[in-house]
Amino acid sequence: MSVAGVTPRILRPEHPAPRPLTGLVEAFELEERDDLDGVEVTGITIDSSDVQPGDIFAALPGAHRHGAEFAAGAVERGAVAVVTDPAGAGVVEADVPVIVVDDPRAALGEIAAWVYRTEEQPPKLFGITGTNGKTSTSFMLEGLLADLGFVTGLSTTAERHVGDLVVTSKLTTPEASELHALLARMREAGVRAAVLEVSAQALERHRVDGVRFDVVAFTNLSHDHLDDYGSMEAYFDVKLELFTPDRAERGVVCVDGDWGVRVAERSRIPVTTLSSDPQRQADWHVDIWEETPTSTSFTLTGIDGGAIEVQVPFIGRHMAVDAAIAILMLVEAGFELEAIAEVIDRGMRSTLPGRIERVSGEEGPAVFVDYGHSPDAFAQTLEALRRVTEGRLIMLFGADGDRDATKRADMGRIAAELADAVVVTDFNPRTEDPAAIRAQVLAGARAAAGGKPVIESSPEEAAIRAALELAGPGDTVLWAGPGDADYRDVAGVREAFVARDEARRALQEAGWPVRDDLARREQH
Ligand SMILES: CC(=O)N[C@H]1[C@@H](OP(=O)(O)OP(=O)(O)OC[C@H]2O[C@@H](n3ccc(=O)[nH]c3=O)[C@H](O)[C@@H]2O)O[C@H](CO)[C@@H](O)[C@@H]1O[C@H](C)C(=O)N[C@@H](C)C(=O)N[C@H](CCC(=O)O)C(=O)O
Ligand SMILES: Nc1ncnc2c1ncn2[C@@H]1O[C@H](COP(=O)(O)OP(=O)(O)OP(=O)(O)O)[C@@H](O)[C@H]1O
Repeated sequence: MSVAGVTPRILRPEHPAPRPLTGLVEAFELEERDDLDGVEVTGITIDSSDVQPGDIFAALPGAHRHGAEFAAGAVERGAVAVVTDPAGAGVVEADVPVIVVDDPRAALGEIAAWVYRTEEQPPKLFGITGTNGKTSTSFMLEGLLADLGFVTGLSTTAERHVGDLVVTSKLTTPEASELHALLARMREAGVRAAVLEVSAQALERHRVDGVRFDVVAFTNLSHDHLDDYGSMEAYFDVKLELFTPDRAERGVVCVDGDWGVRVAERSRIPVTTLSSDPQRQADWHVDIWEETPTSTSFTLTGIDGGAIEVQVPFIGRHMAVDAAIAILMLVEAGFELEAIAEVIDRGMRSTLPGRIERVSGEEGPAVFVDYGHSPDAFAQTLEALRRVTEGRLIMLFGADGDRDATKRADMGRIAAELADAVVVTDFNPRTEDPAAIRAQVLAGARAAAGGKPVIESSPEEAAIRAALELAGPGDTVLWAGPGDADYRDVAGVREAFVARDEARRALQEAGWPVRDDLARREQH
């Protein structure tokens, strides 16, 4: 089933300048150019359903299928050439030139950069990696860049921005063909500074190849994605790759955790470090002096004496750290601290879709929807909310299916340890049995609950109502997982579902006011 509004849009340049395919073959010393004469290329994609006339269709081997199976369909849609590997070449049935490379995924970034000429007039590029905080840091950095006068671009798990244009994202980091198309679109729109989230999968799967960042940052590393990497060590190694001269000029590293210390030690580019722990050695320290239900204030002090006072319009130490990382990325990019302080004094932008986002009104229980879906994200958010909650803290969440199952019991444990009551529900079960996922989470929660209520409730519509039944004025309900997502994936099918809308409905049914100024995501 396909649901209107759920399918994300892919942004491409509106006026791509054609390039002769012979030029590609020459540039990359690929193969004979005889039958390529006269073929003009205006785009490239790895997805047959995304092909536009004039595209190269890059037919990649995948986990399930070989893209070459879809080459005929791609050509029907207007693809003028196919790039594939030797296995794919044997499968492609299409009357267009076929260019064979050993590892087309590894070549995709450079080829896409050539097609879209993204090396010409690139924006100042900022890249952010880490388990948690990439989206939050990216939005804060984009906001500061815009306040500093730049037309900005953004690529995150939640949204991609080209100036004022906003579309929802599919992957955290787009595939290389899509990323270079996005950068080309940004160039057309006059974007002079762009912030990109860089996932571990992106580094491992060549999605940011052909891109060199001016400044990169590392937020933190904690338990997630072990289904992909097997061990924290392997997960770390993939992230570290961003801190190499081919990928970036310089970096900012949060050394609050030991993984950050290791990034700083092993980085092959110059890095600046920061910490919110006074005991840790770092170039900059974050000293938090006020936490309110709507903001966090801190001083960022450098060992050379520089200092800046910041009020972040978000709750929690983790948000202060994310803001500090964004500020230091600007410093590393050459901005004066005074200029940054000036825009911060005018008030930081408060757009952060689905990250610790309050949906409730002034009275009644406070209800927040958050994107956190790992044990450390839960811990950070619960600790932050505890500090601004007078009454009880109620945690509603589920663990996602077809993703790292080893974190589920730990998510349950952290929730039961740090909240006063826990409601376990579903969260994108995908192809797994939701009841079996809940049982794994519940086992962790019940083992740690020590008499606190632990309730199982499915589906999410019932669960948010069950959580609200436990809550009154002065209490806080945290619904972690869905964040700003506009769908849920049940039995491998995406259906429209917006948690914050459901939470608002449940609040209203219970007779409580809702916040009515929630930012609506604009689809252009
Ligand atoms: C594990 C993984 O990364 N899988 C990605 C991979 O899928 P796959 O190898 O299974 O592809 P496949 O279905 O076998 O198809 C093979 C090829 O045929 C093409 N094809 C397929 C069908 C068709 O009709 N036409 C067509 O052209 C596909 O585009 C693909 O190139 O290639 C697909 C096309 O780009 C991706 O959408 C897909 O990401 C999936 C959706 C995914 O969920 N990835 C996650 C793990 C991910 O990358 N997450 C990170 C970070 C998340 C975080 O930080 O929390 C991210 O950056 O998003
Ligand atoms: N610096 C931080 N340290 C730990 N947890 C954080 C930090 N910043 C945010 N979080 C938590 O992690 C959740 C996810 O935040 P965010 O979306 O910014 O991270 P992300 O790295 O983009 O996640 P993903 O890779 O899944 O897209 C937040 O909702 C919050 O619960």
